[in-house]
Amino acid sequence: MTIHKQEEEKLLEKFEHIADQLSDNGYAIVDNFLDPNEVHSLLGVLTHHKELGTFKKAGIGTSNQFTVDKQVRGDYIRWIEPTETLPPTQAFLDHMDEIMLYLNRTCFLGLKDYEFHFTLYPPGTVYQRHVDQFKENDHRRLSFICYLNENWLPAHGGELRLYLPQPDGSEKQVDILPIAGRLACFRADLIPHEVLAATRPRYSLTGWMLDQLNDLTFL
Ligand SMILES: O=C(O)CCC(=O)C(=O)O
Ligand SMILES: [Fe+2]
Repeated sequence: MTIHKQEEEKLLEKFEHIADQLSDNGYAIVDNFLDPNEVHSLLGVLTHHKELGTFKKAGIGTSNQFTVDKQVRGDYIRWIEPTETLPPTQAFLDHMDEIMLYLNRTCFLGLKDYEFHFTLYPPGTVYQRHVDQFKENDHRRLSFICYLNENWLPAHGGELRLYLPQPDGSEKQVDILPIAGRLACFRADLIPHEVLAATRPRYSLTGWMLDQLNDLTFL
């Protein structure tokens, strides 16, 4: 088998894993979703945006109900403009295109577009328990978070905590460390979650697969 073919098969395995886990459990975790080189170059882009001062304090809600509350959400974000991406960001978006097509073929989710931002949580900041789908705009179907934290240890904290609804009405907690290359993906309408405080700055790419074209979501 050629190296190219082997890589394609590995990618397909990852996609299958995401589709199976999503339909069985409503969430999927994939380690080494990004390889160390991809993580490193995306971190370079993140640092570049940070140095240009284009990260903004994240708010809560859609544009017409936008509030900034440090207690609820302490992260800073930089939205990706698909028309002006640097090569590592474009490679990442190409990956997302492939996953979107795959999930539409296998899970019939009717995904049409996505939106992503670079994210930075300063040490000690959190994002309190929430669901990602907005009440007044329900086009976010799946949440995707790719972590960019090299040499992250359990002692650094910063877990993503999912609250999984159980058939008996209770909730099961799952804690996910934000280690480099890991992808966390879950149903944006169903799964409450929170980000716990970390002792180090916590970096990621965060985004959503939408069932409508992004520039139409103001409708
Ligand atoms: O960074 C994470 O682990 C989750 C982020 C999140 O919940 C969000 O941005 O809506
Ligand atoms: Fe969230």
